[in-house]
Amino acid sequence: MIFVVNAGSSSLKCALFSGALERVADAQAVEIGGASALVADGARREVRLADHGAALVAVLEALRVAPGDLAAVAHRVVHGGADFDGPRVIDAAVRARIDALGSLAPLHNPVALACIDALAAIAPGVAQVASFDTAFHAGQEDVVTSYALPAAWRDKGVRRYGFHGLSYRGLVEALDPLPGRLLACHLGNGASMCAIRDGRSVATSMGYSPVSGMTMGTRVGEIDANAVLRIAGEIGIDAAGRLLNNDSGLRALGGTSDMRDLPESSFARAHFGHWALRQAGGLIAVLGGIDAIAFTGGIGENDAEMRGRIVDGLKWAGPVAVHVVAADEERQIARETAEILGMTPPPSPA
Ligand SMILES: Nc1ncnc2c1ncn2[C@@H]1O[C@H](COP(=O)(O)OP(=O)(O)O)[C@@H](O)[C@H]1O
Ligand SMILES: CC(=O)OP(=O)(O)O
Ligand SMILES: [Mg+2]
Repeated sequence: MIFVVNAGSSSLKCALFSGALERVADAQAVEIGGASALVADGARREVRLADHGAALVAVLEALRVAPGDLAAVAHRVVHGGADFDGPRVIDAAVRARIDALGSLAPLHNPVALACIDALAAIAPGVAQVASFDTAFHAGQEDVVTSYALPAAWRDKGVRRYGFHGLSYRGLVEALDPLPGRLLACHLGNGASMCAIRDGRSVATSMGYSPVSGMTMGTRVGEIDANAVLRIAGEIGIDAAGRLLNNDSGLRALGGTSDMRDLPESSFARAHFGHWALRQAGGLIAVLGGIDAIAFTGGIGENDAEMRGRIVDGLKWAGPVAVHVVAADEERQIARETAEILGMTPPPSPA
């Protein structure tokens, strides 16, 4: 069996997949560090989970995972930098690279690394694989990925990368027939949009890190660089990082990071909707129009009001098909792991 670990900013979504890539069991820890709970066997239990380490222990217990049953452990790693255009077996060098990229995705890479180390101790000798959110965007053109910075800084990797690639790749696999020009919207606690042409990412709203682009649950999204400098100048770099990543977005505008708790008339909802359209407009221009919009993620799948705002606001782009697809990052991760380890799963159904 393949044990998949999807370490999100506030959640830990784990699943067991058979060799045939069937989801055998899953368990999730949510709101880690806050009003935390464990969701397993169809039931939700309030349990105190102070950090992702405690959450992993609780999830392993709930799933009754025996290390001896595991053929592989597969991780979602949000930031792969420019180094990884596909999944990698985790060895010392790959682990070091994920560690080095920690400051670029502070809500994500460090917890993924903690899970990698914890599982190396729990299941020594079991192969571990990393699947990267950045990899799907690796084929974008230089003009799309470059910031207009001096070459010395561009050469140091200060550029746009893009994220939610595992979700987007899964979505591309799920849509049949695949629309030629697709605006894909992953709207969850982290939110982004991606322009996909014939199954390939051509542009996306997030950039150097998952803090940019759309208004998010706790992340600021679009902001002027000089405003960031002013904030960092006044309160220091570390505090500014926490402000922009953890204490901004819907939380700052509406007092909660959870879209479910925001009234239809709230400023936070209006802000999210407005900036969704601003991002969408640019991506649609890159595609030269769209054939379909696809929504996924917690907000994209469940919030018909927000989907309606976005679809209505894009009427000018012409009549398009609207798809709602359940995000299944875990299955995509399991599939990539089976492929790289040569576990030869059967071809996916047409
Ligand atoms: N029924 C719902 N209606 C509106 N928004 C929802 C609903 N369920 C979840 N959400 C939103 O989705 C978010 C979680 O999305 P998810 O994709 O699971 O997040 P993560 O980025 O942690 O993977 C919540 O914070 C909330 O804003
Ligand atoms: C990349 C990212 O923003 O991930 P999440 O939505 O899980 O926080
Ligand atoms: Mg997510």
